Amino acid sequence: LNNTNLFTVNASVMMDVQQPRIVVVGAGVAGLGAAIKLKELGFTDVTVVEAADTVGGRVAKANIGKAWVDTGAQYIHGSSEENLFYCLFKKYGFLSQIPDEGNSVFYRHDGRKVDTEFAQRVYEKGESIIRYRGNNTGGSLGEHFAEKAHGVIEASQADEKTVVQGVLALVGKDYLLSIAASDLHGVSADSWQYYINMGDDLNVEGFMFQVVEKLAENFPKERLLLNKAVRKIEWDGSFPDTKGLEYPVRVVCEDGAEILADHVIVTVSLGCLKAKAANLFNPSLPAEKKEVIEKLSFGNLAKIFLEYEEAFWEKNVSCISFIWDNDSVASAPPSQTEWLKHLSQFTVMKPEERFGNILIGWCPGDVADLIETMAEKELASAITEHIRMFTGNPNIPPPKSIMCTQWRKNNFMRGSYTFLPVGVDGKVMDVLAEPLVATKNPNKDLQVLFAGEATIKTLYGTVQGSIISGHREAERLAQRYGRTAPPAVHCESHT
Ligand SMILES: Cc1cc2nc3c(=O)[nH]c(=O)nc-3n(C[C@H](O)[C@H](O)[C@H](O)COP(=O)(O)OP(=O)(O)OC[C@H]3O[C@@H](n4cnc5c(N)ncnc54)[C@H](O)[C@@H]3O)c2cc1C
Repeated sequence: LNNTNLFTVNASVMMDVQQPRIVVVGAGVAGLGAAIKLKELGFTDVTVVEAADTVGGRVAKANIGKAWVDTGAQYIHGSSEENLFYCLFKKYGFLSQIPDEGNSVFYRHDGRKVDTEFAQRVYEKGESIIRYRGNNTGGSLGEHFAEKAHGVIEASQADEKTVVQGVLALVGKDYLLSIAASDLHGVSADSWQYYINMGDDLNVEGFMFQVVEKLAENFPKERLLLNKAVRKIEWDGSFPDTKGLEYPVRVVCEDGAEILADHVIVTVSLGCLKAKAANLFNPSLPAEKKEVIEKLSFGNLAKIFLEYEEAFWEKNVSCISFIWDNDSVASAPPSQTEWLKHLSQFTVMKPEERFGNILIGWCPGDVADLIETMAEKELASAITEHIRMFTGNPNIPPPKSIMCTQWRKNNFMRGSYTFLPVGVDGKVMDVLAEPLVATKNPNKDLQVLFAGEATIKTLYGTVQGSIISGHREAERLAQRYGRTAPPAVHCESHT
């Protein structure tokens, strides 16, 4: 061998060692984040396997009226340069297209409008109480909010008490929307103790799916296998390929395809893990991981899109809220007949030139589950009566079209996002994020890794949490193979 040949041989041996075969299960934000980061880190043998016929997962779109709308995530939680998603919006040039927020209007159930300034003042007071970061209190957010809200109601003037109570109840309901839960009494008061607050929310309706589609362009299409559901992940094994090479992991798909791998990054939702983990993994998951999957809650959020021929709201209005008298401030779950009590917020899709006249009605938890089972006609007529009653306008026509999301029914989501029930510490998400430990061949480590919104206690339930969790697992593998990535610290360095 001359020197050149020696170099070639060594280089090819290096390639084998340095190029492990990696499979990413799921092409949601976490899966795409992991796959793109792996590519950036120089891993070339990466395949993404996705059950749906499109990328994005819980960032999804549907066509209603004149435009495509976001049926999943639509807010950047924390609009600052610390937030990777905010940076993506900036990079792809969408930020400048986001319209300004308009005004809110508040109606009582007898059709009277509440003075907006007054309602907003009470609302902000309620928000400051509910945005509470308990540390190891072990209590419920419902208890905390009910107690503090009671103080505010007591301190208000006698003739204002009813409305103050109604507005505070609305704050509780709106908060349930952000948690996707049914009852604040079931939510941990310590939910946000590890959470990173990156700033105010920004409504990016109609752009979130576009950003994720752009993001997906950074990964080769031929390595992204759509319509390919994974049925089984066999790990801690030794599976030979046709060339006799041994792999520790075998990913078996519903269509019978088998993909051998050194590492698999699992990004399926907590809802899917709850429903399917027992059959998905062989050997099965360790007891502590199973326990965490059971303990964490996976909520639901329904978005009901209502398209109207003409707007019945004023041009500058962006949110219409309904206030009930004598409503309970921490909102126990309503009975089947009272579900409309939880349909108290409608946001207006803006601008009208782009979307037409569309409202989004929002429902959390059990009510969202119930709504998913209702026929569109039944839903449209109940909502029309509801809106007529609150606005005091019996002439509001039914919507010309209606569409309701179906996140709980979706076999590959099983709900919307994770929340912490009372008594569960966010640290359990670290356990969910732990890679599985191989026993038969400890040299073949990091066989099964986990990413996704439920694996990140500092940003769960968000798109930025998902992408960061994907990066985290890509970087875990990079470290294993002695590769380093420059730290991304500001917008310009995020991709
Ligand atoms: C209605 C709604 C509103 C939301 N609003 C916001 C918001 O405003 N702001 C925000 O930041 N976040 C919001 N979220 C949360 C956010 O969308 C999620 O946190 C995030 O998109 C989750 O990404 P992920 O990659 O972790 O999981 P997913 O998006 O669930 O990705 C997992 C992927 O795995 C695939 N999969 C599942 N099982 C299999 C299988 N067996 N084989 C192959 N593939 C499989 C799924 O099809 C999916 O594409 C919202 C979510 C919903 C549902």
